[in-house]
Amino acid sequence: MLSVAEAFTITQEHLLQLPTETVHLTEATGRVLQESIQADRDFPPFNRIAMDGIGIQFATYAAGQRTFPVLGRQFAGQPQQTLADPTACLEVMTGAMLPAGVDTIIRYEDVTIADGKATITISDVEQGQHIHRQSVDRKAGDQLVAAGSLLTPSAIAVAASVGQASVIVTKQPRVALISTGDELVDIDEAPLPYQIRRSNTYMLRAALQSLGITASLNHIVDDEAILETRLTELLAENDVLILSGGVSAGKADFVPDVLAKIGVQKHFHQIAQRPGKPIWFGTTSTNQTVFALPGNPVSTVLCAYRYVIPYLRASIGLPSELPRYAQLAKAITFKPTITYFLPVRLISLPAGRMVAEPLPGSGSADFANLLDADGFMELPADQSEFAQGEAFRVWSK
Ligand SMILES: Nc1nc2c(c(=O)[nH]1)N[C@H]1C(S)=C(S)[C@@H](COP(=O)(O)OP(=O)(O)OC[C@H]3O[C@@H](n4cnc5c(N)ncnc54)[C@H](O)[C@@H]3O)O[C@H]1N2
Ligand code: MOO
Ligand SMILES: [Mg+2]
Repeated sequence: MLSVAEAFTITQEHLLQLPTETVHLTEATGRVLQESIQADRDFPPFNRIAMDGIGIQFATYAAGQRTFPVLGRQFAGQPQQTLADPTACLEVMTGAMLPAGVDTIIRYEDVTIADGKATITISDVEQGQHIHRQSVDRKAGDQLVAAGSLLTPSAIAVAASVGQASVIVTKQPRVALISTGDELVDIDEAPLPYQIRRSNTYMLRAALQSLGITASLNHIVDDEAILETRLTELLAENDVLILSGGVSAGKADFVPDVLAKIGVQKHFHQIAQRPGKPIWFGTTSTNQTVFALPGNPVSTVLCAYRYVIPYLRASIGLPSELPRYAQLAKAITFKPTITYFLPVRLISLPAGRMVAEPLPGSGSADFANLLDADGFMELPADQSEFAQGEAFRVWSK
């Protein structure tokens, strides 16, 4: 059976090829930029006052003068003024242009102003202080944000400042979430004694929201013909189908056969892991992807964290998340030679260590157990005794 690493590699070898689209900057947060953003002007575009106070000519101060008649005020948003008399000063405001004839700013806190005169009360004035010089940050024409960058709030600020009202970004994939199973009713329905409410597709929808992807919610009963019709329809309208349930050995587990029948090429079915062993993955000749996840809710969560979300992140062009490791807070034994994804609660110790408290729960249907967990620790297949203090990778959303 395929190992976790092999299966992961196969998924990453079949990423979506997504087109680009133009979106307004207010809708672009968290998207991946597909053009380069240049500085249209210098940063800052003029010598900019950095502190509210007075502006003087340093030579006058250096010659010993400490009291300066105030000739006027230079506000932000006004054209540049001129200090006509080098022995006088102008009051200047943060964000204003540096007046001609001024080369040094003294903060209001460091002067007293009375009878139209400002007297400097500090002794360590430096020439050029509190001036944010034109172009020191970036020059006109410089690349500010490279194609392929994530549009963080800071990148949005830079794009706004150069007048980029809209940006070209990777188009989000169209994703359909599909629960399968006759036992499932929707969340606003009262289940009969042999039914349960569906939760997996709601979990998946919530998890995908963190990538800015809004996925549709769908349900299909355990009927081969209906499954075939509905999956064909959903495939025509989506880039990715994520199914839950119907992939194991039961007599109503029709999903793998139906997917093959409608032309989805299988890349794997089953991974040597617990939970989530019966996961199925395939693609179409028209660059669509199908993840069919095992129905047990803990399996669905694990498969989402370990395969589906990294797949979608990479397809959108987001950098993969930095690996996180933690040390087992207590020893664990797991005999089968498959990877065990152990639910854990993470505790960050003052010494800078991250420890993982095992929360095995009562199996892959015990999804209430995940309320207390921060993620899954990946315990390798070739080991069966895991000592307290041993470090392993942890997967979470
Ligand atoms: N003979 C075998 N039986 C099973 C095997 C096996 O290898 N041999 N594998 C087990 C494992 S591991 C898992 S995981 C499950 C996978 O089952 P399916 O993917 O076929 O899913 P279903 O049979 O449809 O349902 C399983 C379980 O999950 C509940 N479920 C399904 N969908 C939802 C949903 N949207 N929300 C909440 N709960 C859901 C469903 O009611 C079942 O209880 O198979 C084992 N069996
Ligand atoms: O894949 Mo199953 O999750 O072990 O119940
Ligand atoms: Mg089943």
